[in-house]
Amino acid sequence: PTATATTTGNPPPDVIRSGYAELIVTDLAASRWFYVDLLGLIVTAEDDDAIYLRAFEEYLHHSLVLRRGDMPALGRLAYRVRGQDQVDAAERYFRGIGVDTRRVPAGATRGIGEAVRITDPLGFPVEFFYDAEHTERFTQRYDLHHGNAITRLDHFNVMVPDVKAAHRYYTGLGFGVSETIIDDEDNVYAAWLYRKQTVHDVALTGGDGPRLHHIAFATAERHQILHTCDVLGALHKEHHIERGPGRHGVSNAFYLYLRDPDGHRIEIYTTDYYTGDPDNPTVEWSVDDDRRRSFWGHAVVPSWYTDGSRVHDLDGRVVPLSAPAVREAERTGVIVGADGFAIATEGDQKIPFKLGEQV
Ligand SMILES: O=S(=O)(O)c1ccc(O)c(O)c1
Ligand SMILES: [Fe+2]
Repeated sequence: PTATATTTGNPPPDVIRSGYAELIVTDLAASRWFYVDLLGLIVTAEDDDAIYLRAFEEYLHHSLVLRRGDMPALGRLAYRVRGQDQVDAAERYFRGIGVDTRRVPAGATRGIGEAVRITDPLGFPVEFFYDAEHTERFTQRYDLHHGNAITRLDHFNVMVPDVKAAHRYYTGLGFGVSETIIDDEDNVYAAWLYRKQTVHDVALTGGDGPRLHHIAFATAERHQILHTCDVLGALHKEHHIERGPGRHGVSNAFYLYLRDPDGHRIEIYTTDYYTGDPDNPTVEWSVDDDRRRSFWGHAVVPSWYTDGSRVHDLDGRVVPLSAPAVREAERTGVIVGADGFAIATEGDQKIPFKLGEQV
């Protein structure tokens, strides 16, 4: 549904930002090593079934929940709204566009107050919350910062078969559009949408969906991303690095993609840009521009296009997938291959040392 306040009379909830995600993981100890020992996230609370994590700038109870389960999946994406009254607004808005809502009591998720949950029109389990337990903000606890200090959760990236429909849904929720990847046949391959004043809180990646593409955390500086790569090499755990480090075309951010022990994709991301003025222009990239995904023209490793995490509905059942009409990685001329190699051409001459094209 693409309803907006004008068609249902109920305005959308006032979303501030992406708030937290819950990932279902099959080995809590292995995940604890990845997110705490390697990435340095802070444990706010933990029990036999779940670990509640936050990053150094965050004072809410958590921005990531790892919950033990039988198969890897996205348990929930949660957006923080501007007040508890906006949780009620979410309930009215979604009921007004024919989406079932489920109100959960404070403590349904440890550290989070009363909230409203939906399976959104794209098939994703989504929660809208405001009240949350405050905890110590470790911004200046340099005695605890590692070389790769992660400052905060930055965004969700979701795989959807119909990017245009997803784009309409999120703009209907009042999200701005910072960047898109399009072609000259009116296909939209990807879009980046925001409520906080940076490039995105959610990004849409065309592909079989609903699936989670990644959860992204931000660091303050590039050297913290490079330190994570060096630590993974030193530990001989370099297989956790999937793509990058590098510079994105879209968003201009410096990035690294990791795969956690269950294969969930985690991006570490820094230095995108401000989008807070009302007339912030949308940047449109051609799908044929080899700098869109990597500003340096690096190909995109095939798994980055093909792999994603399945999602649960509100009762923990895996949501079935549907396929898109066209996949970016299958377009002719799109560069797909291991990072650093690509089918590069100078005019009509292929540059031999760029291998690329592994698909
Ligand atoms: O690879 S892209 O430049 O399209 C890109 C830009 C921003 C992101 O957060 C991302 O995951 C991917
Ligand atoms: Fe991202």
